[in-house]
Amino acid sequence: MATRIAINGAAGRMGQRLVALGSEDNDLDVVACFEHAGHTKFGQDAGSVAGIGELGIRLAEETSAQYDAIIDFSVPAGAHAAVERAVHAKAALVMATTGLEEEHQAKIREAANVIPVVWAPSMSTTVNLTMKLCEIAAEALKDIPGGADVEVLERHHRFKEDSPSGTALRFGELIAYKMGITNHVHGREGRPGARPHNEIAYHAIRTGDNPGEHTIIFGLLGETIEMTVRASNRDCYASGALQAAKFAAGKKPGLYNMNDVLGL
Ligand SMILES: NC(=O)c1ccc[n+]([C@@H]2O[C@H](COP(=O)([O-])OP(=O)(O)OC[C@H]3O[C@@H](n4cnc5c(N)ncnc54)[C@H](O)[C@@H]3O)[C@@H](O)[C@H]2O)c1
Ligand SMILES: O=C(O)C1=N[C@H](C(=O)O)CCC1
Repeated sequence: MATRIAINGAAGRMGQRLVALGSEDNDLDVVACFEHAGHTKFGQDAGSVAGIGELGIRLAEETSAQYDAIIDFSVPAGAHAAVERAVHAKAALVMATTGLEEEHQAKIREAANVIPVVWAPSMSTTVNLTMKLCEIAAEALKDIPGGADVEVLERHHRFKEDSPSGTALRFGELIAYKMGITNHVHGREGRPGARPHNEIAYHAIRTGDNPGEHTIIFGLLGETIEMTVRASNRDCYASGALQAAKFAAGKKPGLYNMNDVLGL
């Protein structure tokens, strides 16, 4: 039986790709497309907005349809609404929205006590694999003589509202844990002096229509490792989220990540 999914933020850049790819997946049934009532296309057919032709589902705030999972690619306020919708519907939640305040994050963790939640700043297979590779590098370099300087560069489209990316922050969190680093720095200016060892720095580039690119640098004396992972469109995230919805539907309550979904 197909997994019935609701999409929260369905008219957005990601939401439109979820509508398109979800509609062509025989193992999925898109049954609800939620949007903010103030969106210029609110009330329109979600399929038409996504450019795939009429789906027979309108962009709305409510639905009478039953769904097994709700996928959220919206904004912090929308994520809050998605958590409430998922708990009320006793549906699985796939949380992809980034830039969440601590109160929103706490609400997601609380919801995971009663519903299955897949929560990841990137649903991309290659990004999550690169995170694993960076953890291996961090473990290997944590005590290297002369030290390893870790810098995280991220590059996204001009419309992105949060900075740095949730993915960059997650890369830093994973690496810092492995290397015992406690100081996280965002950009540099003035005369900060020589770079201390106990530091990970983040640099956010916002330019054009870049769908997402991360470079993690391990800088040693005399040699450097750089790992770059880049998306050429948004479908890597959408397909990962749809896979997460299939994984989570029917699971026992708990907090899952993309390593669970991808078997990494
Ligand atoms: N985890 C991942 O793999 C991944 C990948 C891409 C983007 N993202 C994140 O997803 C989020 C959305 O990215 P985007 O580029 O699609 O943004 P977007 O601005 O194009 O889309 C967000 C949509 O959410 C809608 N929205 C706002 N409030 C809402 C509410 N209360 N209920 C329902 N919908 C509401 C907006 O109207 C808009 O259509 C961002 O936080 C981004 O960082 C995550
Ligand atoms: O387009 C965006 O916004 C993206 N945000 C994610 C993040 O903040 O980590 C990564 C994928 C693209």
